Amino acid sequence: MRVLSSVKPLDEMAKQMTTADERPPAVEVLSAEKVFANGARGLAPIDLSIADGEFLTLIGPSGCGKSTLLKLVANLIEPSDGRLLWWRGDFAQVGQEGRRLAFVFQEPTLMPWARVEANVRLPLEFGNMPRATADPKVADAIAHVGLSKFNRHFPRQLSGGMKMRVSIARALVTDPNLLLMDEPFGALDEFTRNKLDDDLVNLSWERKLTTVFVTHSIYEAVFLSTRIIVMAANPGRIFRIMTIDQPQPRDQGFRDSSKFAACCRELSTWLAEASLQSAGGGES
Ligand SMILES: Nc1ncnc2c1ncn2[C@@H]1O[C@H](COP(=O)(O)OP(=O)(O)OP(=O)(O)O)[C@@H](O)[C@H]1O
Repeated sequence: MRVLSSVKPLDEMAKQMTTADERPPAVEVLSAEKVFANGARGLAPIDLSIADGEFLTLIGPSGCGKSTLLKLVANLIEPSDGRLLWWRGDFAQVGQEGRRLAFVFQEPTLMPWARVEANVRLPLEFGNMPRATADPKVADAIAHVGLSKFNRHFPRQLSGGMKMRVSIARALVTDPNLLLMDEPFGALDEFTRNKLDDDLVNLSWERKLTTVFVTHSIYEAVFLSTRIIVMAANPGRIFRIMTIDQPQPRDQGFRDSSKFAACCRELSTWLAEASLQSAGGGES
């Protein structure tokens, strides 16, 4: 059984983490840390409130705990100490209307023998949704990622970018409120990545998603995010936080702006500092 070092009532803990607006945060990470079974300390205690509707990006040197933090938010792993709240409650109520979560992995992980539409339908089948209800949702999700003409194709007939679109459609079909993405475009060429970033920024805006996104790309982080968490390693921790004060949705005009260039320069400097701190193992 997991033993919490300091257990406070949920309400009391939640009140300490208020956001700028009145809506409750989508996720609160409350002094959550992760020590793995082999003794490796993946994350030092983290406190973070993820606002409803924000696009939050985690960036930092390899091994700083980006994936570990994302997996904690997805409840794929449990903290060794501390806790997390989703919509001010525990994970048991995730999945209810308005409190749905979807995860997009780095690899598209499609079923090679199944057509695009069958791949996208999969999570609804897991939920035993009747075909008559599921089919319009599947068609809508495929249309949202611009693949309607390819819904009868097999994964082997698609490019890397198209496969990733299918993976995103498979997440969208469940109508998530919280979308978690672990370096989804890392394996794609820059042109395809930019195109998918353009679509993602519109999608998350249209659907009012709360998105937590992991990347190694400074440009992608600045383009997509409302807030960027720069992490450092040894142990994994939050190093600095950058707010990108630019209206959403965004377009190429933002990429071409002096503001974009300035944010990228500053983020690059912070990442260099985070890498130095990580190598030294010092906590800031
Ligand atoms: N299952 C595990 N068992 C032991 N140690 C782990 C495990 N998963 C991660 N770690 C360690 O925890 C630390 C954080 O790992 P994590 O994968 O979260 O980092 P990351 O920032 O996502 O790295 P990358 O950018 O290379 O993907 C690393 O030192 C890693 O070796």
